[in-house]
Amino acid sequence: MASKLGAARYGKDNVRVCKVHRDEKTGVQTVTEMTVCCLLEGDIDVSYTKADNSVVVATDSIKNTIFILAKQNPVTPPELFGSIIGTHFIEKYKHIHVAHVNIITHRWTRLAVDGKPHPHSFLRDGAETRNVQVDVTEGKGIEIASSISGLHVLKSTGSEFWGFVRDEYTTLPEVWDRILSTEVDATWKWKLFSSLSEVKVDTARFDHAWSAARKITLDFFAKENSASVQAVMYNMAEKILEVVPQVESVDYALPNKHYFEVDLKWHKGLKNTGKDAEVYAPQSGPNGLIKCTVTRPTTAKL
Ligand SMILES: O=c1[nH]c(=O)c2[nH]c(=O)[nH]c2[nH]1
Repeated sequence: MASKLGAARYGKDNVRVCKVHRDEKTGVQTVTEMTVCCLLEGDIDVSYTKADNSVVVATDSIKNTIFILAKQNPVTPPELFGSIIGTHFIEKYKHIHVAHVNIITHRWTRLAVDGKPHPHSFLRDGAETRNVQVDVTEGKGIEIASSISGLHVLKSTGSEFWGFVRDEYTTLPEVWDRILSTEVDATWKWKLFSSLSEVKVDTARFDHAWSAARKITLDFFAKENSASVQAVMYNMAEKILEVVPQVESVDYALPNKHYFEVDLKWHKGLKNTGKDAEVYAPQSGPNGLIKCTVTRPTTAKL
């Protein structure tokens, strides 16, 4: 035998689900739109190696299950719904041992009409999404990573970058004032949950953590006189760890979306650099990409 199956998982990706919650008393409706991916692992090798489909739960059935579970259960917070989906598959099928569920929740923010929140109209206010990766493993528990991505931010001052390595490869000037712009990708990983019931104990913690992570990210971005993307993202991550005790690590991945000054002095001596800069050229690429993982200091074992 020249080869063996090293790893295998399969399932349905891009399952688009929208659930409308209707409050009968108030008439207020709420919409949750998600894109779900659900991949399964287990004793499925023969479907790859022996063309034996008897172990295959069809990806079409996986899609059907996601819709049925969305009807029968709350779909928010996504950490809970992901845990419900994953737990279903490992409990329903003896030969399935791991379920990997990814949920992207798209924004439908309630419209304000005539100064009042509208009961059933919504606005896609930006590309930002709230995401979860939920990995449910038989005999181990539920691993949850929650994240925000696609949150575009820019500040037009309050950012510096100087003191970096200067050598024969360097052309970048040091700056004490620049535009800083990024698209936030922030992830916070929860301590392992032993079971679905442990996830259910306090589901409000997931919304609180999301609100806190979002607020911390935006507050630090705006308020800190940034020395670099690296320094500001570390401070954000540290603060999230401080306010959400059940989170064990925080990851940030921030592109540095450059806005170049445009020297226009060739045209009648127009001043448009340094303190006179007003017109900039946004760059689509290349961009910096700065990442980090921040964890809690490990306590020494006595
Ligand atoms: O905040 C920054 N970090 C860097 O590592 C870097 N490198 C660079 O060219 N500009 C910047 N800005």
